[in-house]
Amino acid sequence: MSTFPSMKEKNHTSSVHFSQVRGKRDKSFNSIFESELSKNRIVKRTAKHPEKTKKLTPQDITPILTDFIRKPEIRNLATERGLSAQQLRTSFVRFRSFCLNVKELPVELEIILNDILVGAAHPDDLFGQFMDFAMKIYPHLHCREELSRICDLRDPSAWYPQARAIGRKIIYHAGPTNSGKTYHALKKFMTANASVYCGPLKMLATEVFQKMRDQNIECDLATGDDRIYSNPSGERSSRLSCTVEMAPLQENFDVAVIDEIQLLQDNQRGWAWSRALLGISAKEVHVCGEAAAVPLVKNLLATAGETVEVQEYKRLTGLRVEDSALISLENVMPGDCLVCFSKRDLFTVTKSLENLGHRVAVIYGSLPPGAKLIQCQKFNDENDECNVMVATDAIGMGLNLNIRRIIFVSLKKVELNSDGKRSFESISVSQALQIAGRAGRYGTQYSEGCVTTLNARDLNTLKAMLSSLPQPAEKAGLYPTAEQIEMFSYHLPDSSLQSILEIFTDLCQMDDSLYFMCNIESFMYLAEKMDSIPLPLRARYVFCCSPVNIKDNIVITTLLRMARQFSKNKVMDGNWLTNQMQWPPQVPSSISDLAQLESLHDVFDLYLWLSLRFTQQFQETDKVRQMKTVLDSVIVEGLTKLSQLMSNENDENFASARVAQVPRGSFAQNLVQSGAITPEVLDKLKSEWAKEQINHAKDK
Ligand SMILES: Nc1ncnc2c1ncn2[C@@H]1O[C@H](COP(=O)(O)OP(=O)(O)OP(=O)(O)O)[C@@H](O)[C@H]1O
Ligand SMILES: [Mg+2]
Repeated sequence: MSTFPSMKEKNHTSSVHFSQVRGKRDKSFNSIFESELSKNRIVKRTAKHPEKTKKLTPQDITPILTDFIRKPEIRNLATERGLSAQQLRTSFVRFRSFCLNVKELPVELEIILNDILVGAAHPDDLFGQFMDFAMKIYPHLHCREELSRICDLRDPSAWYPQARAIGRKIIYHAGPTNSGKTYHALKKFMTANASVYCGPLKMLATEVFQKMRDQNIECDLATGDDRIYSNPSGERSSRLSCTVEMAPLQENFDVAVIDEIQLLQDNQRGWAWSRALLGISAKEVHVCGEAAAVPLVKNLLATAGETVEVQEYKRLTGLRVEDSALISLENVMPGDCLVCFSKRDLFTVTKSLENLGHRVAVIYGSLPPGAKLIQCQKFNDENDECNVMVATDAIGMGLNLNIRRIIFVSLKKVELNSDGKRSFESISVSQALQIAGRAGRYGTQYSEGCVTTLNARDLNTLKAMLSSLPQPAEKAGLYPTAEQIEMFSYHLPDSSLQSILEIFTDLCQMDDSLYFMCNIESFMYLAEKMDSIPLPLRARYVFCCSPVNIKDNIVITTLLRMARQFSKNKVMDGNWLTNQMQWPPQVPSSISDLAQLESLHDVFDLYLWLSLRFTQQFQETDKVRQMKTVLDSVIVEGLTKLSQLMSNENDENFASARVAQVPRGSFAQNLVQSGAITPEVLDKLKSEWAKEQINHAKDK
């Protein structure tokens, strides 16, 4: 588990004053300690004769401290007192620096050092002083047991007594994509008296909500930034479609559906599935997902004394891997969906297809849901000219699209390593299966789905992937709750939220065979950014949980402004919001303009997300929703002329901030190295450039 040493250092360096901590020594512990280590030793404490102390030089102190820290007994005792190896190192470095640099050593410390120097005491006798110092850096050591109890995450099933009291029946709909899992679970959802659907995406929650509306079945919608009641009076109806993070655990249902359950192993969001799975209060819980997650779900629920009934499904339509790769974009046909793993590949392929005369629908992760929906509708509409789609893996989950053939432009995805470098990694079997599963959806015009790759060299790899089973799900994600953080803060009133979370993740205990702690990087980043804004803890926690992309400067800057306004108890209305941005939006004329509009959209989503949590300060939700609709249409207009946007894009911006302007050959290599485009797309571009040059020569 990470100990976030660098942040710890930054937080605490300046606040340590040795003289302040002398009074807080743990006498009983030290007396035991001293009696242990002082056995068989004559201690002639200079303390009785303070006049005998001499002014100590660094040459006197350094060997004593070196002796002290080298001793295994010291390390063992520090561990017993709760210091991790990293904390011990940090504490010692600072203790040493303090002893060597302070103008005047505290009297007691000076006496002990003097005693050690003259052989009247042992280096071990420094332990008490050292621990006092360490405890000032790591205040949680004072109340370690209490804190350990709060962050004991070994039995999450016990956190939900309401769900435990029901005696739930759990049905797992297991099977490959397009096998009718969600369909069957939704049938139960529709016919139950009170039910909830928990989906992985806003789009899927909205699709279910819309389906119910179309059939005149009462249903509400709850996503992170939206709440729609089907009852005009604003009263809750007995049916709710929501994103999994919004699953209401305090309500009782007859039926709950938790879709795409295998995502409980997701690094960022897995906690939301774990929470819903263990905590939803429903007589019948229908979970849908890959068969690979069945053993984990069974093991998790066994800790709650619950058993799982598994219903297995088979694909409803055939899925055939073609014998040859597409080779050239000229071979693209209606009903094809080209899947890329970067936005830049997506734009490059789209431009090439538009140049070939295709009308293209595009879907990628950061595209606002409204715009995504319009792109899906255009593509699904048999009468629309747009019959080719280019998408990132954002289409990989549960969506029903009229796709005949999936073409993988590449099988590699850019991953950010822990050292911040980018590298190309193969996509997982599960991702390949999910994406391929979008072809030939049951109920569409295509009774069979086809899959292939753009490049011949990828085809065998794809075949191997699609004939494998996804890796079994190993562990489910967990995340500290607001209540746990609040209780921590009660014990550590002077600590920043960041430190509280560091200590929490450091101390928390969980069953490692079933659970892992979800990534808290985004939370920590925001906590650091908000450190200087005076906010109550609960509000600070909420702001830090905001679903924002921490790499998006526009969104982060606005979030901080919002937090500052909030801290001054100021209301933020639509005008305030538009003053923070360029409004009204202009139709984009380059890819960077388009990206800016997407950021504005995220800002609106952020406002609406906060409005559900702080109703007083964020009141103008209707106005913001209207502005979002305006923005959606401007973004969609931009998408219709992607090729033009790409042509207008400054190469430097488009490639990456890190790529300097260089001649074409090395520029292309740089694009690949920086992860801007994949080698596969570079190959295609090269052959296109070659063709262009031949044509150009012919024209001449
Ligand atoms: N028995 C059925 N009758 C009519 N339509 C069905 C039936 N079963 C499934 N479908 C339709 O087939 C499509 C695929 O089904 P569904 O979405 O339930 O698959 P899934 O197994 O959940 O796939 P994924 O893993 O991709 O989420 C949907 O449009 C669904 O409405
Ligand atoms: Mg499904």
